[in-house]
Amino acid sequence: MSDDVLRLERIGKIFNQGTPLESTVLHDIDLRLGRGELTALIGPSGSGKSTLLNLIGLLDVPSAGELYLQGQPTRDSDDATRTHLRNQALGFVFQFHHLISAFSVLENVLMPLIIRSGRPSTEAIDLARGLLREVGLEKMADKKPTEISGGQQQRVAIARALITRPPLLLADEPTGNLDTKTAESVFDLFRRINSQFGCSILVVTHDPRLAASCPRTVQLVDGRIVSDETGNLTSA
Ligand SMILES: Nc1ncnc2c1ncn2[C@@H]1O[C@H](COP(=O)(O)OP(=O)(O)OP(=O)(O)O)[C@@H](O)[C@H]1O
Repeated sequence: MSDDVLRLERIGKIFNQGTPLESTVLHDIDLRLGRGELTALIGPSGSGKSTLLNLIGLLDVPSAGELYLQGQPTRDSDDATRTHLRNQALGFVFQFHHLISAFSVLENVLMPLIIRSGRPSTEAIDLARGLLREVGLEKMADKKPTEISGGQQQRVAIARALITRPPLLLADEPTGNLDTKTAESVFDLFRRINSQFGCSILVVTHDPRLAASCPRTVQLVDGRIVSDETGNLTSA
């Protein structure tokens, strides 16, 4: 049994199949992500990055190929199985982090556990506080999202994504609306989380500098992987 957290085999995605608007957006994608890997996914606008991330996040179904999450094939699984796998194996961080403004920072971090099992346990609250400490926001626990900066909000979203201890964290343009310095600090946080928690992270970014700071970079062009490089750490 392999130690890959994710394995894609000849994944294809066709939108509007069988209609005059049919378009093939992903072709024969083969990709493996090992446990604890930090990988940047880059490529021009329209190259298929979000489409691929949606498939990996089990938010959409491939038109061809098979996608294994934690060794489990997913293509033909039913909705309940996909939801269970998604909740158990994946964490999500998006550019727009959708924090709930009526709730405190701490409550937002706890939200995935509240949705899963209702009122959070003392252990869950301790875990959330610990994660807020990790992302440098221990003192902000009782504030509302509107009372903290954009970079801090993104850190809350990262803590929220980690509360279920997912083996794979998916991030789609998580620094897209942040200034350069804040974006770098969010990437620093990904690197630290990656080494500390050992979760695999796949992050879509348009920023080549940020991508170059990841140990592995996969590049998509026109729906195909055109390069997959490891060990490309720069001192930038
Ligand atoms: N639901 C859909 N129906 C039809 N075409 C789609 C759909 N979603 C995406 N596409 C098309 O698929 C292609 C890839 O889009 P995608 O959003 O995956 O690219 P991207 O690399 O994430 O781009 P960006 O960097 O601009 O976000 C585009 O041509 C897009 O128009």
